[in-house]
Amino acid sequence: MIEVATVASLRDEVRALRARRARVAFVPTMGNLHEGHLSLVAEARRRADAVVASLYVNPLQFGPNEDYATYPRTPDADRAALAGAGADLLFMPGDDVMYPRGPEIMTKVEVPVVSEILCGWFRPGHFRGVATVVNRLLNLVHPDIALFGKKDYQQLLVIRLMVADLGLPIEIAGVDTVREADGLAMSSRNRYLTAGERAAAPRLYAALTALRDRVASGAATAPAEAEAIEALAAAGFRVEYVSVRRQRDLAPPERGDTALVALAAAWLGRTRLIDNIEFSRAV
Ligand SMILES: Nc1ncnc2c1ncn2[C@@H]1O[C@H](COP(=O)(O)OP(=O)(O)OP(=O)(O)O)[C@@H](O)[C@H]1O
Ligand SMILES: CC(C)(CO)[C@@H](O)C(=O)[O-]
Ligand code: BAL
Repeated sequence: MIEVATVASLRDEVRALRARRARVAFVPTMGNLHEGHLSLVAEARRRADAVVASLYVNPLQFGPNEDYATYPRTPDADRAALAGAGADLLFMPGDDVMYPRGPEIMTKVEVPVVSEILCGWFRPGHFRGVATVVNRLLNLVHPDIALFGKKDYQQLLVIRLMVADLGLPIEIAGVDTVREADGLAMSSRNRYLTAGERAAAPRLYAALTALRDRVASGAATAPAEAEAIEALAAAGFRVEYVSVRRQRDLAPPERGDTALVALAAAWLGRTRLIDNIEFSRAV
């Protein structure tokens, strides 16, 4: 695996990959890699001839009181994991390369409406930061396909809409969430959990599973959501939201909408967990 840190060397190496092989896939990450990230690389290998990964903790997507300073940074282990998973090229830019004019005054990408609901409501500016950095990364790498995890379901939708709105000639692929044996979605932030919190954490997935089962079998969404919130509060979570939405735009479902997703965000101590389950209900 080749590693680069500048735009010029990235462009040279992507050009070299393209000269040898046809299709280039891209997997952006913030590092501290786990099996979820590596499943994106494995899927990228299946869907393209060469895989570019990036590792950059993007300051623009963190709020002022969030964990930017303490976000786990493990570049040596990440390098080894990416090479082992078969990535061909790793882009590890510094802030001066990603935001040469400074993050505050660089051009921003805003995807209205979908960025303002659910996680966006609780993390103002978060999806502007994500869209801005992903747009720049896509423009620097120029992949044929870019892969994102469905664990960050709203992020995947924001990116799909951005790519469509800006007319970027890039396929966006969503990859299923990789879970621990007890159901907890893998996340770099799981390492913040204490032993007691780690034992309670799978209740988030369990609450979403129960919510899915109720709504799939015909229950109204509001009382089923309220029941999930109660169950999570009783297990020690501070719930931000639990909501059933439609998959295509994350709006509340109307009669006749069948492709749904149950999403949740909740805190256990100082750790914010998110998760979701796609499902369908009969009309
Ligand atoms: N459990 C998972 N299964 C599949 N994809 C995942 C999983 N966790 C993260 N990803 C995906 O990996 C990519 C990089 O995510 P990121 O580096 O933020 O990791 P993370 O573990 O989600 O970290 P965080 O704790 O910040 O949410 C994103 O596309 C994300 O959706
Ligand atoms: C897509 C991403 C790498 C942009 O910083 C980040 O939001 C993430 O890791 O999900
Ligand atoms: N996985 C999304 C990155 C974030 O929470 O900032």
